[in-house]
Amino acid sequence: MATGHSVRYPAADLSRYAAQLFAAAGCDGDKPNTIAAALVEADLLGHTTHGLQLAPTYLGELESGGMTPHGEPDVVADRGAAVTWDGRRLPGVWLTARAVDLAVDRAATYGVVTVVIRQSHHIGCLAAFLQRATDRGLMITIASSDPAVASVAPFGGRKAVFTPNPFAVGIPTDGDPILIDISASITTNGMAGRLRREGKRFPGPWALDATGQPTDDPTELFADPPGTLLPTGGADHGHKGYGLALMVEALTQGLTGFGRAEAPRRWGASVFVQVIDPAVFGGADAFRRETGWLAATCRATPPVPGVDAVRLPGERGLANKRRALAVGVDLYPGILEALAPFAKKYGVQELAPQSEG
Ligand SMILES: NC(=O)c1ccc[n+]([C@@H]2O[C@H](COP(=O)([O-])OP(=O)(O)OC[C@H]3O[C@@H](n4cnc5c(N)ncnc54)[C@H](O)[C@@H]3O)[C@@H](O)[C@H]2O)c1
Ligand SMILES: O=C(O)C[C@H](O)C(=O)O
Repeated sequence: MATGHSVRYPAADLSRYAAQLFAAAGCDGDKPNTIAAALVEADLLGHTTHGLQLAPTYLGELESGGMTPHGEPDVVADRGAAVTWDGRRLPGVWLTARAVDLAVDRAATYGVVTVVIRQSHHIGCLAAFLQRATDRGLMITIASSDPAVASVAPFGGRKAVFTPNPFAVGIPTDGDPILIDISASITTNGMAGRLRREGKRFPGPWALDATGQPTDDPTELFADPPGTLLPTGGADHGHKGYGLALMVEALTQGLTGFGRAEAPRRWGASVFVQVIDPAVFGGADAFRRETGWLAATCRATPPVPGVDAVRLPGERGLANKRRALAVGVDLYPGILEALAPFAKKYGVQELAPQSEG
């Protein structure tokens, strides 16, 4: 959605500022830099609900004890190609970056490496981690769900069981990677909350009210009793999103084996990361040839009326990132204002805008 404003900030300044805040909030080691870089990466890719917008909430979680600031995940099991961590409610963005890097390192040995994390905290924008693998010619899948907090009902129902249950897939090609990053629900809690705050409506009937009637009103999700977000496919074809939500649940809650009975009734995540080296299957060059053909063929498809050109997932995000790295990040309104009280409290100097116009 358009931001309608024009103050830009250098990505490096945003990262430095956010890292200072996370360090001041008690995060140790490389956590402040890693968290800040991943949040800014989300803004660079245009996923503005899951970039620095989350920083004030994460800082609040650190202050309240909902997020653990220091230490390492506990290793529950390590079989080389299959790893299970207990994240101890450490920052999910940091845990996921670590898990991806571990899987990427081990992919040379095992070909396919899977890391699952129980008791992670929220992992932000899934696309932000994909290029850590695709830049090395590796395919990657990430999925996440929350064991405790739900907003999406199974198709045909009107009581929430799932979170939006996102999954992201990074696919290297002979050019830019394909970066798929979608939820099993029609939109996210983050977007619903933003539209509600701004007094806006969904573009269509994306939710059900508590009686099960389709609605475009995001406030229904926050009513008592609450409505639900529809699965991907909406009121008519939500069986598709419902199926995807079940798949994500199995990969995250199922594989981590952390039952909902044990899960604290707090915001958090169970996470699935899998890295595949195409070299151990049909070959790295053959893989890139196939995926490159696919990307070029999709792009060359004649567009329907009203569409300029067929895009690949991630294409607009990567273009946005290149532009933002050159001219600065067009930060969504209100984010720096929400960070200012933390900066004041921690004695961190606030950020000045680079340019206006
Ligand atoms: N951490 C969490 O628990 C959580 C949960 C849900 C979502 N999220 C994040 O929220 C963000 C938004 O999620 P969403 O489900 O609303 O995604 P979305 O509906 O905004 O879809 C984004 C994806 O669709 C692609 N896309 C969009 N329009 C396209 C087009 N015309 N042609 C081809 N591809 C197109 C984008 O490249 C991207 O891959 C994501 O970054 C996601 O990771 C996080
Ligand atoms: O809200 C959540 O915990 C999940 C996700 O970030 C979302 O915006 O739906």
